[in-house]
Amino acid sequence: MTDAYVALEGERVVSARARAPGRTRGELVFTTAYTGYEESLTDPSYEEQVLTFSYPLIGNYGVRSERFESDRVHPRAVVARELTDDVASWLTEEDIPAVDHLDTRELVIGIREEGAMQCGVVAGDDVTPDDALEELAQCEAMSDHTDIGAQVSVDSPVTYNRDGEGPSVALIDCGAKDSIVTSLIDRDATVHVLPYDTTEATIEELSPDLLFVSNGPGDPKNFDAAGDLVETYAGEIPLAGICLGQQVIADTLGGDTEKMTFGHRGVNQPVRDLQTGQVVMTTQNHGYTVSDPGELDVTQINVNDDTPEGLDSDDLDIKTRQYHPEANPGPHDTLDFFDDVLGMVDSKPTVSAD
Ligand SMILES: NC(=O)CC[C@H](N)C(=O)O
Repeated sequence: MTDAYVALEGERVVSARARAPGRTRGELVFTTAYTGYEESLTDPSYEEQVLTFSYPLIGNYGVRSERFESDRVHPRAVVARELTDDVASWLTEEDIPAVDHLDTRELVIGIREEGAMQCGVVAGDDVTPDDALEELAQCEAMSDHTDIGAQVSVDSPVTYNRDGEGPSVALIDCGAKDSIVTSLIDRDATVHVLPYDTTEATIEELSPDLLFVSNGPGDPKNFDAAGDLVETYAGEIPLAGICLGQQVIADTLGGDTEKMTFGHRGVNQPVRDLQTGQVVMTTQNHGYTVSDPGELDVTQINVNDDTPEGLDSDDLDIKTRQYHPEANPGPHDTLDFFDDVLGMVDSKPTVSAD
């Protein structure tokens, strides 16, 4: 058995068992999701973070690539009470350090009380507590990853379902999960997945029916190019956003965002629709929240802490969600969001060709 150490802010070091070797650092966060570890670990929103699972056993139904949400693992390291051999081998192949056999209850309570924090993780034959502290010393604050979009976005445009009968969607890829693309294709939309720093020239050329800002990692204030598109096209083209997308749209249209203490990460976050009173269970993964909705109306809130979960503007044709309506992992209660956003296009009067 090889050694592992996790160094936390305040120079505290916790010992663990190495399950995949390496040395790294990142923002320590936790998810309460008890299933869907393949989807979570391949969600680009976790870039530059170290993901702790509060559920004690991770990997009990194997690892299958058809459940992946992107082509690689995004957290910089993985922490759990017990990781199966399947997950440990996968993370070893992916070069992602992983550790287990530590008290994840204590770790999670610490994050809840003190907030998401910087950490260093080392795992392998010859690592020491000092190595973990050295990694911690080099850890940057999340907001200092100013070009994090470049790490997760496509390099050039990719079009799916070009001959689709449905609306054409320009999806600004700030680190989009594959299920967002699939949910749109399933509704026969043509989806143009565009780099996070796409400019107006590309949008003019494509002339899409809907502009959609995806989920993504880090601080929404570091996604200026997406904000510029929102500013230009709000009121001109219907707009949709998921998670980071909601944050960028609110930030741009007179609102603001702020960092939460430990965020929402899990698959049973209750959300209430303010008009119908209905509560749905949602999948979430975010550390920032909209603190001021600006020109948008708050239409849904989190039942646990009242933070905005849905923002809409009927005048500007905008619908955004802080949670992940595409699920994967998690409940399918909110898939109708995709019908609703494509419906914003259908409700527009169409100009007849003859
Ligand atoms: N899933 C996401 O899009 C996350 C958005 C943002 N990075 C946050 O942590 O709040």
